Amino acid sequence: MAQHIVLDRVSKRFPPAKRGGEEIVAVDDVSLSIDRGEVFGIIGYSGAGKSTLVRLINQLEPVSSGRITIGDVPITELRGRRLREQQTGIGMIFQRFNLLTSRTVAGNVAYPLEVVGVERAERKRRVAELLEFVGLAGRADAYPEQLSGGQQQRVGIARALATNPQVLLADEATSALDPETTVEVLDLLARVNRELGVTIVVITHEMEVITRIADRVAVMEAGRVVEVGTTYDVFTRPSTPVAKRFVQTVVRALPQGDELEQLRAKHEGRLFTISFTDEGASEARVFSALAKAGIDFNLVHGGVDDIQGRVYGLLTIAVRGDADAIAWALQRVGAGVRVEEQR
Ligand SMILES: Nc1ncnc2c1ncn2[C@@H]1O[C@H](COP(=O)(O)OP(=O)(O)OP(=O)(O)O)[C@@H](O)[C@H]1O
Repeated sequence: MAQHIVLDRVSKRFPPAKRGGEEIVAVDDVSLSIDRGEVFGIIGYSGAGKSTLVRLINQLEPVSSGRITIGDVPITELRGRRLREQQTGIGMIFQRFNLLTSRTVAGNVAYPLEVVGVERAERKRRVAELLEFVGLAGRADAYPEQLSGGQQQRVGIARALATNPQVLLADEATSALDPETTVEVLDLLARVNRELGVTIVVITHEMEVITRIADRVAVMEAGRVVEVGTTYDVFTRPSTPVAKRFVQTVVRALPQGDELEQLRAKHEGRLFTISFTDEGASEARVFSALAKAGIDFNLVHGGVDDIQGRVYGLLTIAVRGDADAIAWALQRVGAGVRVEEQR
């Protein structure tokens, strides 16, 4: 895939909060390449620099150093009218929706079109088309406060798409929504990506958002990108401590501490964790291979997760047998199977 958004050694420093204090390095020497048409996730704890990073991408904030190009346009070099023209090609949606409360749904979606001088009839046509796309055709004359959170975010998405952007930036766009509404909004974003070919950058602290829609993910810590990869790779094989902590909140973790002790007390034999990716393996194949090899086991912990529609299993079993026997039994199940004893 072709590169779409390229960050080359980008930093953003803010002056110290008080005189004589330390400068704040919100984004620290970040280089990243986001492909055209992908959904790219950025995760990290509060203060890691995620919001600042997206605000640099659309140049709501100037960079302190480094360079950002979008398509072949060096957006960090532009000023004035040329910058504003490029900014209309980048839509943005927010956690708090940021709708204009005094305008109707249609008025909100029309707003960016008015700003760029699209004439009235064309505006009407475009607004109708956008509201249809986000499933709010019947609510054109409602005011934001009359809508649910999910509906308001759909208006936000329609407004962000009004000027036909190639890029959509979503800053915690589902964080104020309940789980069910989150799924609806994520499905809409996935459609925006698939049907309109828009490159989407999502910042979130909700891992489900990433496993559901992001093709790739970057992990930020203290202004730096410490890990980047396909969502599946990062979630099944996180390499940094911070990525491991995030991943554990959604992908089944190994039993640890008290939980492990309880399992040990409750079950006879030794505990082994079998992990597998979708390279030919499945829970059923693992179980049947163990049974065929005559290994007497109990599943005591774990299960199978779905990451971007792909399977990831982490099964802890209690067995009377040894690691070699288990590894031997499982060796033909698939390339992605690993066995580890929980000591
Ligand atoms: N305009 C600003 N002036 C001074 N410091 C700022 C400014 N914007 C952000 N920062 C600081 O930069 C760092 C990164 O903040 P940022 O909001 O980008 O992080 P984040 O990962 O998006 O966190 P959150 O999810 O809480 O928004 C923080 O230390 C923050 O206080």
